[in-house]
Formats: sequence, C-alpha cells, structure tokens
Amino acid sequence: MIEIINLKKQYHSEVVLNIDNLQIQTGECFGLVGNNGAGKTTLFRLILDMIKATAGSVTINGENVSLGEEWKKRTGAYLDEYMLLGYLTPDEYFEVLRKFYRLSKEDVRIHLDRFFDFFNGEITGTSKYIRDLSKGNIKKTGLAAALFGNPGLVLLDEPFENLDPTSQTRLKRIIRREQEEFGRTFLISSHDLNHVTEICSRIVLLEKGLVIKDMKSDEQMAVELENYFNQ
Ligand SMILES: Nc1ncnc2c1ncn2[C@@H]1O[C@H](COP(=O)(O)OP(=O)(O)OP(=O)(O)O)[C@@H](O)[C@H]1O
Repeated sequence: MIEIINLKKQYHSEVVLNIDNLQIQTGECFGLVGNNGAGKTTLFRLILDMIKATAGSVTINGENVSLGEEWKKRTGAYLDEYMLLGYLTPDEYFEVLRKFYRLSKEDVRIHLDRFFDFFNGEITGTSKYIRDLSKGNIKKTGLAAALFGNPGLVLLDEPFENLDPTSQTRLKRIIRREQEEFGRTFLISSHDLNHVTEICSRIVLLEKGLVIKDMKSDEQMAVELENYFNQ
C-alpha cells in the first residue's frame, strides 16, 4: 500500500502539490488526471524519491521512500526518456537491466516475449541506439524496462502519449494482463481520459496541486471527467 500524508512541494513561494491524505491499495490500477501543470509528474517524482518534499511523507508498504531502500527492489517506473541510457541499443539496455535484477537470459526472453506484438519488430534486434528511435519506440523501450524484475508497483507517466492507436490498445491489454496475472499495482497518469477510464478502477483528479476528485471507475465518473475537461 502507498500512503501519502500531508505531502507538500513548493518551489520558491509557489505550492505545486498539497495532498493531505491519499492511500493507494495494493493491486489497484490508479489513474491520475489533470490539466497541464496540475502536479501529476511532481507527485510521481515524490513517490519515487526523485525530488525532496517540502513537507510530509510517502510510504510504500510502511517504508518512508526518502529513508529506506527496500521499496526500490519492488518498484518499476517510466516517467520520461531521461530514465533510459540513450547511447545503448534497446537490447544492450535490457542486458544492463538483466544484470541489475539478476535475471537469467531465459527470464528476459520470457519477459520480452510478452511485448512481442507491442514492439512490432522495432525494439529488440535493432542496431539503432535508443536516442535514435522514434518517440513512440523510445516509450515502448521504457515501458518494457519499467516492468523488468517483477515489480509489485509500477508508475507510468503518460504511457499512451506518442503511441499509435494499435500500440495504445496493445498497451492497455498488457497493463490489464500484468495486473490480473501478477497483481501489480499501477499508477498511471494520462491526459487521455478514454484510456485511463478504461483500465483504471479509480481515478484521482488533480487541479493546481490539490486532489479535487477521487472517483471509483464507473459510467458516472466518465461523465464527470468529460464535463470537467470540456468546461
Ligand atoms: N524544478 C521546478 N522548479 C519550479 N517549478 C517547477 C519545477 N518542476 C515543476 N514545477 C512546477 O510544478 C507545477 C506542476 O508541474 P508538473 O510537471 O507536476 O505538472 P503535470 O500535471 O505533470 O503537467 P503536464 O500535464 O503538463 O505534464 C508546474 O507549475 C511546474 O511549472
């Protein structure tokens, strides 16, 4: 379980995130939506201890992320391409991850097989460096990397952005399967309401750093969100 308590992030005098209390249960597919600058990426960075909170705490399974290291072993994430090593090919990068997670070559083959359709023959087996791939293919590399090492928790920032419609559908299928088969918890931020309402059981709406709606996924939620973003 993730527990966020009195979490605040401030840059100079501007408070960009302020969340009193938010709990995300194990196995949940949690969607995070909000307009540009609402604080979605900031929240993900705080959960991953990539930036320091001005106040408050994030705990994952009881461990404060800024104090402990255990949570890192069970957490995967893809926020942006800066998380990758652009001077490697995807295969070379996956080999680095294989060693880091102490996986066998067979484990990696089985893992990457799950992305066979999604990769569409353009990720593995290529001699192109990650930095030279198209934006969509960089994203595919990062998404497969985020799921290395059997993570219990996976954070994905705008995973559908830059993917073609077929790949978006395949990604939704992958996320659903990973959640159902392995009980992984997903935190997904997206501007695309259709995708996020389709796969997430709960959606939180951020506005100027505040949680203004916390909804269980149903038809009513889709209508409420549609109205919010079209006002
Ligand atoms: N290093 C920084 N210094 C100053 N302000 C920052 C910094 N990083 C983020 N911010 C501000 O924090 C606010 C929240 O940004 P954040 O990137 O979390 O929003 P977001 O919801 O992910 O937006 P988008 O949908 O555009 O990606 C913005 O006003 C942004 O300008």
